[in-house]
Amino acid sequence: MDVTRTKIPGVLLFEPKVFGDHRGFFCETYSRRQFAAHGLDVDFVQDNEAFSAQAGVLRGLHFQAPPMTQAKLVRVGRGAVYDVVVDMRKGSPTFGQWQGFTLSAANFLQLFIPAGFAHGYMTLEADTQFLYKVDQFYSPVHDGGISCLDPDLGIDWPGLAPIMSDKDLRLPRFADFDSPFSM
Ligand SMILES: Cc1cn([C@H]2C[C@H](O)[C@@H](COP(=O)(O)OP(=O)(O)O[C@H]3O[C@@H](C)C(=O)[C@@H](O)[C@H]3O)O2)c(=O)[nH]c1=O
Repeated sequence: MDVTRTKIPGVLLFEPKVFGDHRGFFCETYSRRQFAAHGLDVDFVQDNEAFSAQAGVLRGLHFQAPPMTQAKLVRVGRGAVYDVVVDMRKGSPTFGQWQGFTLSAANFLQLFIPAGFAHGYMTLEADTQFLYKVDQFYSPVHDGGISCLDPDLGIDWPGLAPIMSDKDLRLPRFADFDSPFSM
């Protein structure tokens, strides 16, 4: 498992070792030992799967507020996404900045997103399966978000017509939201 730091401190890109042979392939998709080797002590408690039927499905930007914050380990099982994190941690040198990553079934990349980030993604292909682990249970009352389309954030989404939930269309802009996260 190769691990790369990103421009945002705390966000890590994991590249599992893939063993291909005439049957197909094998890879470890999560290893507590690998996490520990990189100083990560995360107790994942829930696995999630989201299926998007079309390219252009845009989900996010979501987080859970304290005390129910969630770290996430996200990946794609089928298809591809453009995955985006926004640093919501007050006091962080990268507060308010975003970074995007292409995650796909073909490249096997996984993104580790600590608590304190808003997260979202746009599907690049139809029939995309998005898989992720979280270290806190779902809590609807702590469920929060900011708008994917906030012009102040200026996220450079792929040029597909966005298909969004009504909930996500109503999310506030970053500047109108008092972040509950700090470093
Ligand atoms: C996230 C979640 C949703 N649900 C329910 C609530 C709702 O009725 C239904 C769909 O929820 P949503 O519309 O929020 O699903 P979705 O937009 O896919 O939400 C996800 O988006 C990505 C970007 C993330 O980062 C995730 O943390 C999560 O917020 O599923 C759960 O039961 N457990 C969960 O953990």
